[in-house]
Amino acid sequence: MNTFTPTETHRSEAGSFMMLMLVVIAAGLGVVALILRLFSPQIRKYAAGGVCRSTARLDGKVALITGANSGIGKETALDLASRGARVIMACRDVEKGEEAATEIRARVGGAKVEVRELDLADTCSIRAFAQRFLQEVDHLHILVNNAGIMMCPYMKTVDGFEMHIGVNHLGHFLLTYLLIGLLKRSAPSRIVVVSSLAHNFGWIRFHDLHSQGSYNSGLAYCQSKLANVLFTRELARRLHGSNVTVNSVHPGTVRSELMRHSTAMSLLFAVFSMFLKTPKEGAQTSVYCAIAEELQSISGKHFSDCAPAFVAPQGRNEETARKLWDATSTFMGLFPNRVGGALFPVRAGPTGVLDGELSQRCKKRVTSSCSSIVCMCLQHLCYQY
Ligand SMILES: NC(=O)C1=CN([C@@H]2O[C@H](COP(=O)(O)OP(=O)(O)OC[C@H]3O[C@@H](n4cnc5c(N)ncnc54)[C@H](OP(=O)(O)O)[C@@H]3O)[C@@H](O)[C@H]2O)C=CC1
Ligand SMILES: CC1=C(/C=C/C(C)=C/C=C/C(C)=C/C=O)C(C)(C)CCC1
Repeated sequence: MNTFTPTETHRSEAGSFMMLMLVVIAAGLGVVALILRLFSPQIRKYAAGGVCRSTARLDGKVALITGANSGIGKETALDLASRGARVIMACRDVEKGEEAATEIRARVGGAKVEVRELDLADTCSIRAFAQRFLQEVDHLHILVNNAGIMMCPYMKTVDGFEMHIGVNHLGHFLLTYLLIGLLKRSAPSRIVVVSSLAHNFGWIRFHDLHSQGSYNSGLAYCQSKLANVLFTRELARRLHGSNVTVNSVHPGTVRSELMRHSTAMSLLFAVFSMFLKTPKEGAQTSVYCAIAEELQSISGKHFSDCAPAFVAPQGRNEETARKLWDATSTFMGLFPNRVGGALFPVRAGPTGVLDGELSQRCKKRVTSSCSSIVCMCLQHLCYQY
């Protein structure tokens, strides 16, 4: 005689079904793990992406890399140093920079690497860096605008700019502006701008570039990376005929400290780490754009995996590029020479360092507290729109 009640029968059926499901899931995971293990060399090879095959030596050449104390920047520094270049590692944290330099010296015998302080979130730091650089370094053949910040909570730079656009775009714009004279005097020379595939998802919010109206950390990052692409194209146009080239790069999806501000992204990257590039693999396209012989006269293009890459329509719009250039110049206190069409706005002194009003303000801030550049920028914004 069956002693089970109908409810008990249902419960035992449900229990068996759950057990079966668990076994199926466990078996499925086991199969996936086995496949991943079996094909791990192929997966790793695919994930690694393009490799820079150039054997070019860089003896006697000078390279400057921002954010060179970690990730892609550190590996770029190591690669260029191993080719004989004198590499200046521009880092906001000198201690971290020195640790990275020590590691590079240990890995590359006779590496000529030096660390200098540069905080791209502070225009005064950028000016101080450039001033010293121009006094102490005679040539600059390779500038890699690599430093970047991603998905941080709403933060402002010292000058009051939103952090993503401030560091990733505005800071690098000012640095490039201050060093462009030296790059031209050292020609042939190259500028590499580390952008991202993320530029595809960005658009330039001219009405609220600093996300004061609304803030989304992902979109702010995408906007700044689109700004990198637009800056590259506009600078290439302005540098035409100077023998200084500029190209932008998507390094790939790379295991680095970039995700430090996003727990979700950090977890995703940890779980899928096998599919990501190592920083060394991520540095390949930057190195390629910095040295490849076949790119000698290529400028204004975008690269990924050491090959030309797709640029989103909003990254190809010349009008947006010019408008962004003008807005950036205004934020930096550099007034666009619309008539003459000069490479950069006309306010540079003989060394290329600003000798006008803004640098005076910076000097003041070193001793006291600087009056905000933002007030001036807002004035110009009101004037412009
Ligand atoms: N990792 C990836 O998957 C991708 C990265 N990229 C781009 O590659 C570049 C390098 O990133 P990655 O190596 O991955 O990330 P990391 O976080 O490892 O490196 C970023 C570097 O930028 C520096 N940095 C940040 N803020 C400033 C600042 N205010 N002044 C000076 N330096 C600063 C960091 O210094 P500190 O250590 O002191 O914070 C660090 O050295 C970035 O531009 C990023 O947008 C693009 C696409 C994908
Ligand atoms: C969906 C998905 C992934 C996520 C990719 C992401 C989220 C890439 C982000 C790139 C960034 C942030 C570029 C920076 O500029 C992995 C981890 C590859 C594993 C496979 C599935």
